[in-house]
Amino acid sequence: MTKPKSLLQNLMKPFKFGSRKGGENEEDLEKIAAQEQKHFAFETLVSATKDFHPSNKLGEGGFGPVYKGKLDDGREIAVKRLSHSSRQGKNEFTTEAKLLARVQHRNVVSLLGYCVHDMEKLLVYEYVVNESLDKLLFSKYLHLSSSMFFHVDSPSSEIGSHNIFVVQSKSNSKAHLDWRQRFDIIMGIARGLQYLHEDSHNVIIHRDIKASNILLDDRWVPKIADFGMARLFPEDQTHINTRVVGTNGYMAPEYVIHGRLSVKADVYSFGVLVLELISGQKNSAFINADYINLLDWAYKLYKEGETMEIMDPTLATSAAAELVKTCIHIGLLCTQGEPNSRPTMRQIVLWLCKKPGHLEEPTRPVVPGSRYRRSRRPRTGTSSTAGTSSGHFDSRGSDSSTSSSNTNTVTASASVSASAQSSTRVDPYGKRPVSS
Ligand SMILES: Nc1ncnc2c1ncn2[C@@H]1O[C@H](COP(=O)(O)OP(=O)(O)OP(=O)(O)O)[C@@H](O)[C@H]1O
Repeated sequence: MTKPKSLLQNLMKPFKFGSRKGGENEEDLEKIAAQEQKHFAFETLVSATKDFHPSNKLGEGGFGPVYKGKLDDGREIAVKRLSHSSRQGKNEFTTEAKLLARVQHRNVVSLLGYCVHDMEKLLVYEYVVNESLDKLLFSKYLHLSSSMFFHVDSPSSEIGSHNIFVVQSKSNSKAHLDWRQRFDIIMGIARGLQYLHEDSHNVIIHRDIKASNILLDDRWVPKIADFGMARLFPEDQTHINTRVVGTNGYMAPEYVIHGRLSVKADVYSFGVLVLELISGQKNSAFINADYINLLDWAYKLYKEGETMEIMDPTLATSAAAELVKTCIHIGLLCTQGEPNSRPTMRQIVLWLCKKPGHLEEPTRPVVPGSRYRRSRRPRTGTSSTAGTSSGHFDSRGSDSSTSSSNTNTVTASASVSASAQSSTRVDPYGKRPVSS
């Protein structure tokens, strides 16, 4: 997307790190909407969503509900409606609008426009038909659209250009993405992140890369979504200290514990996502019989030369063993404790495009908080952190600054830098910490 320089400069201002006033945000948003002719009339969105009818509701995130809609010209849209009670959401909402206004990439969701109407604030996106990856990867049901669910007993169905199978087992069933699809999703996310980190106008750190923020279109092309917590990054700095927001199970240890944010925090989240895609297991909910978390389990099997054992058994017939091993290796390199040891997204894309000759040995992954949990907090089922849900972690071989304060995320929040500490709370339902 080419933008006049003055508009870009205008967009940059609100991203100076520091406090932002709500009034300014609203003015900015209206100004941008007007300048870019991306303004939607409230009535248009009311009509498109059938007055925000509950049957059109796609889900609900930190901002508030998201509705499916159809414009008069036939385009399908997703409308994010800022909830009135969301104080946190207001800033995130404006951040998302401004950041998405400046990026355009095949692997990043397209923002079609905005609407500010009295107290109402809405963002309008392209509707991404297969919705979010978590619904497909972790759900018991194959969710095809807001009005159509395939129950676990359904045999199989064909959608778009790919076959989707509903795999049955006694206790759990889920939609099956074959290996090629999963690999393409890994590649697409890697390309999208490379663009954000290196190839857009500014360095953008997403800060909340996770399965529910990856949308899949009709051809299973992944689109990175939810830029509410993203930050523009000053080019001349390697990291900044900031408040901690993100989702448990995906946040890098140096970020959770010290509030140190760099592009390598996204690389860590990407590594978690790669291991989730290959194993079909959700990191924050994973626990095996030996109380080993997903990342440590993958590392242990890697060291034992049994890497392929972490693979989702449903991939057995479609997997390309060498490529699966390479992806697991990359996932482990990304989740190392020392940010500088993690590869860049550019490096990762190169490895994925062309069989890497030699990949260095990963060190043991670091999972914030898991070491503490095993001895002090047995699983309760309502745990809120990656640590509380991911099992024992022996921090040997990890970054010493990390391991020394590596309790669980709630406790770790108390030891982060002052800036991070003052504004971090953890959502008791295991989603994102909410800044106060
Ligand atoms: N453009 C879109 N097309 C189709 N579905 C969408 C779109 N945007 C969001 N959704 C759906 O709406 C739901 C809510 O999305 P949203 O990004 O607000 O929250 P989330 O990512 O689920 O949670 P959180 O905000 O806590 O990270 C998601 O489950 C997603 O599947």
